[in-house]
Amino acid sequence: MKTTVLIIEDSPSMARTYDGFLRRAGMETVVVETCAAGIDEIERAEPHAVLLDLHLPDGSGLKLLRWLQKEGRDVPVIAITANGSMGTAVEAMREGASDFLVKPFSGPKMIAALEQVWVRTGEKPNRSGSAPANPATRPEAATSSSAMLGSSLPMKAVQRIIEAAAPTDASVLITGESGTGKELAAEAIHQNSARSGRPMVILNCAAISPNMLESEVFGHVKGAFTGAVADREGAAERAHGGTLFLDELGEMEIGLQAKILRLLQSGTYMRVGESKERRADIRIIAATNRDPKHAIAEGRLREDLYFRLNVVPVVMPPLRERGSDIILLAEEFLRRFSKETGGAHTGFDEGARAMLASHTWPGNVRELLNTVRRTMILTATGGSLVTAEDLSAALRLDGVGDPSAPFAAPSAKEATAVVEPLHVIERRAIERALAVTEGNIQEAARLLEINPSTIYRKRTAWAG
Ligand SMILES: Nc1ncnc2c1ncn2[C@@H]1O[C@H](COP(=O)(O)OP(=O)(O)OP(=O)(O)O)[C@@H](O)[C@H]1O
Repeated sequence: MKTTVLIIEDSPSMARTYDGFLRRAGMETVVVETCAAGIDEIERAEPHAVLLDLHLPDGSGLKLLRWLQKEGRDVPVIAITANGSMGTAVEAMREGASDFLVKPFSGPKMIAALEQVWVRTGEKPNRSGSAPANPATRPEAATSSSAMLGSSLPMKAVQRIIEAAAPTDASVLITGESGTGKELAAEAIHQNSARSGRPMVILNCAAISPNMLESEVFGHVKGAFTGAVADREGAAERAHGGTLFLDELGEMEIGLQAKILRLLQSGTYMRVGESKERRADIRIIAATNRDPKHAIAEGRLREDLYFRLNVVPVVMPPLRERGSDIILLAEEFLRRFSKETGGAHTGFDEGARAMLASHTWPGNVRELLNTVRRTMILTATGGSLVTAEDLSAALRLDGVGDPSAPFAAPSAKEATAVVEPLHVIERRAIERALAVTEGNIQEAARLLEINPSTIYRKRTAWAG
């Protein structure tokens, strides 16, 4: 049986183009124009993959993705989105798409994306007359986001977005809780861009006093303010040809935000105390751990700057939503720090694994990294396998100013803080099982020892 790809695309000329790419690569195709017809064909033709345009006459392609999830069908879907609608692509990845392509794209890129999802899903459909995928066009070929570990569905989505956005010069806004890896994501974008030969200059807006921030960004001239004893270049100048990463953008004062907007729009700026206009060729990546919409509503973030930066939104998922990545990261950190602690530890025992998986990690990857490191230091002379007890001792030490506190009984306030309503625990357990099984409802239900229909029912209730 030949490989069959279902194309759901309402533009006849685009559909013909995709059809040509796939047939020349030796695949069978079925072409339909609407979501509804797509659902019929998935049931009838059982395709090996679906190419799904997200803008369809009978609604968004997201509808079809939700249907697939609801039915527990695991046919890989590659979402197709128009240039500039990266937000929709991100949403499609969250709704279960395996990958996405941004129009316009080449035939080899489309074939490479398909090959890639088949490699990931372990399916190798039989295909006659197909040219092997060109490795140079494969998504991984360009990536150095390997430093950003993770193979859970939400992290794969982030990695794909980074890979797609990196080679463009588009501004990127990275949001996510503290410690989720926003800076690491910015580095991955810079390293995968044509600007990687030039520096990425990092400015943490929260760490610099508001009255010095402008001079740090744009530089100053001698005498501009008390203490300005000589001309000084700013981050914008140092980042020329490269990337400027504005961390904690939400902390930047609103007046300075207007100047950043001008830099983005016209590539120009002025040093503090100077009226000469200077030019800088920089890409701006910004990050914030605040919700930008709230910050706008509260008047702390300029809406026009938000829209100008948010060309590519990257949302870093909290660690608690990354399923099996928690263990993967913990093991990597164990290897990383084993030299420092004399190589005494070889892994985590069963209890420690269960604990790593069930902790909610409010400090995200940073907290996990610190916990593993601290555990290794505290137990350097202990057994080779880290135990749950070792971990909990290190966790209790986390962020507690008074070293005697870890061993004190929890206060009434602390005790209620760790008790959660049952429905919250239930939802987290289901979401974690779905993350671990990469959205496979049957498998998640098996692990949870419940009926798959319970998961469907709960998810419908949450969506409503
Ligand atoms: N996916 C990952 N793989 C490996 N290491 C990671 C990953 N994500 C984060 N880290 C590590 O966790 C630590 C925190 O990451 P990072 O500083 O990028 O987070 P952040 O979101 O920018 O934090 P903050 O909001 O506090 O600035 C760093 O040491 C980073 O190297």
